[in-house]
Amino acid sequence: MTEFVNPLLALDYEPAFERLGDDFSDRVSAASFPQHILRFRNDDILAQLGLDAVTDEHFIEAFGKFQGRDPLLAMRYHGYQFGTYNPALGDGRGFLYGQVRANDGELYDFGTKGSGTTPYSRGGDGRLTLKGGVREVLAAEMLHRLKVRTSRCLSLIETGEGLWRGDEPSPTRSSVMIRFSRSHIRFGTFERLDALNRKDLIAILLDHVIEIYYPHLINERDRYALFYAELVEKVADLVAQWMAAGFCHAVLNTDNMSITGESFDYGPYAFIPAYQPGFTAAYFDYYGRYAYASQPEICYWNLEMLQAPLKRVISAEDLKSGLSKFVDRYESSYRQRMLYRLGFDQLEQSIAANLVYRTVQFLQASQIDYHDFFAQITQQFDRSWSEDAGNIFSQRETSNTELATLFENWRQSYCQALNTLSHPELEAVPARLKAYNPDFGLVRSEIEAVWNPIADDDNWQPFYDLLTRIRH
Ligand SMILES: Nc1ncnc2c1ncn2[C@@H]1O[C@H](COP(=O)(O)OP(=O)(O)OP(=O)(O)O)[C@@H](O)[C@H]1O
Ligand SMILES: [Mg+2]
Repeated sequence: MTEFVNPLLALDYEPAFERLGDDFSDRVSAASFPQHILRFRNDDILAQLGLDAVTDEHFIEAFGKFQGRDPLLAMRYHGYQFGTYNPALGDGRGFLYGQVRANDGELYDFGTKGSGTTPYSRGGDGRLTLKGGVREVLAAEMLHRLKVRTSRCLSLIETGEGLWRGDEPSPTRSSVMIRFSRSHIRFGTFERLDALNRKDLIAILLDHVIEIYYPHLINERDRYALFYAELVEKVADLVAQWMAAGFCHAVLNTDNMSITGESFDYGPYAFIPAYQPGFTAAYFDYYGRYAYASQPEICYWNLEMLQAPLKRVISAEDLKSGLSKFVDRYESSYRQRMLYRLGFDQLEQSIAANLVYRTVQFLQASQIDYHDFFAQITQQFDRSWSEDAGNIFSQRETSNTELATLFENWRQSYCQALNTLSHPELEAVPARLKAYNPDFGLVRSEIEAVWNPIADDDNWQPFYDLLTRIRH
């Protein structure tokens, strides 16, 4: 057995997905790059893996030069992209690097992005732009800060190539990323097996998913149906988390939906500047299919499409009943998330519904900065707000009477809600506000403001400062 001195290579990798065999992936090799500069390492994740004393050189050896790991598996999948079925997908610029158990006892994937071509590259270069990598690092860290269930980046290494892209001034710099995620098994992994008419493989994959990610269901007679019902709930929770976070994923194709209900793949995403239901993030989303407020219905549709492969092993009735829980689950989950952002844990149902309704109504009508609204509540909150609505943002003035009315309605509701809290509950509000509300939003201008110094002067300080601000 090889003895590794690199702690990243010495981890106890478990061949869980590999054990499924050749029907699910292809062995590939990584590209060799002209340069390796570590731009980001996630020490938070090292701690979750029980690792310390990992040097930058260890990162480069493992996650830039890809020394000492085998096999590297390009995962096979299909998917619905913008509503159209595409069988020509699969890991075209990434692979499953390995799977490891973290301190919480759960199995996680190390997946790559930008690591070279595979049989699924379709003429693409298999690469990730540095800007794309920087954007994914930031999105994941911010979503994590907002308590959204998300993958995170473990490392980002600049690789010294010039890439040609239609949406970036080219040639543009290249990078390779390692993603730390619960699983890279996608809805599209099942869809591919359906297209191939392989009921046997659907059952094998489902058993695997349940064994690893839904182990509490293993001994249930109707575990397949229970898995789907639980996935529906997880996806409803996830989309509620995005909506409350003001996040627009932008490419909710079924190949970007994880069977664990975790959020991942941050390409052309954007955080909304203000509450706009029709806000779209991807310039190529001409019809607004993946607009901010369409995300719940799109996730519902994606779950519905997943019924096609699952129908081979789960009754139509069970699938229908599983999906029927989506809307109620989404609504209660969204309300709960908004309550957290407003500083509450629990409120009487009608008071909660009214407060969330008036909050959204005011945010939409005023078009004030969505993220700053919550940051301001966090910064200015005072216990006297529960005594008199007039104390809430008492400095705010507006000449627009309609807006003044909506603001007045909102603060009356907020005051009323605060009023229902016991003394200790009220004392807990500031800490909860702090926990759920970062002091700024990761809107496009913030990202460009850290990207420009990198592009112009190779100055990474603003990027590192932004990461510190996100974690604050
Ligand atoms: N530069 C590229 N070269 C080769 N294939 C690519 C490239 N960019 C995207 N693809 C492939 O196009 C499809 C859709 O890409 P998408 O951007 O959703 O995924 P991705 O970002 O590459 O990976 P992930 O979903 O793991 O984040 C995938 O099959 C992906 O592998
Ligand atoms: Mg993708």
